[in-house]
Amino acid sequence: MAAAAAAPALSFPTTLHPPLHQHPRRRRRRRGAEPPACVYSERGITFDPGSAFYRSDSAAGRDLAVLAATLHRRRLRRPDPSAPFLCLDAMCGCGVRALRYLAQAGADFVWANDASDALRPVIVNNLSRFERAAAPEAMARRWVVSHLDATRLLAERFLRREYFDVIDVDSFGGDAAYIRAALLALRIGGLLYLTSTDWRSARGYGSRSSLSSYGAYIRPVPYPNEVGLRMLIGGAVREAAILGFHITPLFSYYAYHGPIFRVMVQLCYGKQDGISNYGFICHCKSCGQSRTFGFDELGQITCGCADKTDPSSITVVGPLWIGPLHDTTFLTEMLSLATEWGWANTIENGVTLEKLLDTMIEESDSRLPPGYIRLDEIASRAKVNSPPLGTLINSLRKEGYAACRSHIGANAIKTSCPIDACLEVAREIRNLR
Ligand SMILES: C[S@@+](CC[C@H](N)C(=O)[O-])C[C@H]1O[C@@H](n2cnc3c(N)ncnc32)[C@H](O)[C@@H]1O
Repeated sequence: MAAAAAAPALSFPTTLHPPLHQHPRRRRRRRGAEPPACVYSERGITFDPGSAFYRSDSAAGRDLAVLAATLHRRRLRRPDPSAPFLCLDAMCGCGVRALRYLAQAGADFVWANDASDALRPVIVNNLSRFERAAAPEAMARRWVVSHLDATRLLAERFLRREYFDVIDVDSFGGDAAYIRAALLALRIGGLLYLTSTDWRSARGYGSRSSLSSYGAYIRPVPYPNEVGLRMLIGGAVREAAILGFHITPLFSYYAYHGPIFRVMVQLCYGKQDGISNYGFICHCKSCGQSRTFGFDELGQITCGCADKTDPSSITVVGPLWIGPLHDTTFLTEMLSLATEWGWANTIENGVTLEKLLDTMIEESDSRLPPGYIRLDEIASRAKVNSPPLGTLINSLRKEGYAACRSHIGANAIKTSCPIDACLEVAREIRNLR
């Protein structure tokens, strides 16, 4: 795709999300007859999900991946500029991600893999239909389809020293089992897109499972979905450190449907001194304050509030990622690209990318500590009615604190303001009215 051009729109006939009673697979058909194609569309790219697991709700997560992969491709400075830009969709379902990396992110070559070989006709059909329409004269295929266990495929590519620029792992449940193999098969500087739907571990209802999968002991806190994202990043931090690298989170995205936790991390050269931004979050139920602690403070974890005497009021989770959830510069460039392509203002499956990315950019302020506070908690602790979200954020900013909405908690704020001062600001807002 040309650098400044809009994302290509294809001319396949489009039937958007047919109602269930009209779904082609539900109609009676003659034995042996080919099922009619049920064509879906994402940002102008059409495909047939066939019998694969496909959620149209996850389109925003795929939009973010395409924007990130495109930026990464544009930013690349390789010793060999002719080296192809390679993307792997390690658990591809119907191949929609592979298709979008090929069609929209400008990948030179995509590898679409799914353990289920029953999906082969669906994946091949989607990729070849695109290629025929986009470049009818092309002699060489720009994709390959395989049906291997993802770990085996990743390990094989690593052993052959064939590395990818982008690896997308979108499994059912958690991704922990694939992180190390995926990092091995990734080029240094490459992007790894991880997904987890293991909300029980992420929210602290399966502490032993989060410990065995991600090395983090997670217990319930008032901002469990942010902790889920931090646990996923923390897992990648730990695996990268074991391999002698480090990672930088480019963005973290929680979506309510599913629910789904997604993080895009970049593999960076060399081990960091110790593991920075990897530690513990301590939440005090008594005063509502959260704090972060490094490994060198283990044994000294306590809350500074008056109720120091009650150790049961403190919940400690970790080790996990305690740094910023996103990279501000990268997200700002993603938003510019979404605007350039006309994606920013359109609502797709209930998500407006501009609104989402704006909130994520605000969340990436490095002054903001982990966690968020819900307005009803502020109201109940301050013993006032809930202050309006925007007014509270503006007042906190006027006081010199970082404050913003959270893309994760709808009625919540993230702020660097200590809880006592925040309650005071909420009271002032209510008393002034
Ligand atoms: C959540 S679906 C993928 C959806 C797809 N990425 C999308 O965006 O529509 C997970 C897919 O992973 C495949 N899968 C599960 N375990 C796998 C494994 N170990 N290796 C490769 N594929 C696997 C399943 O067959 C399934 O199609």
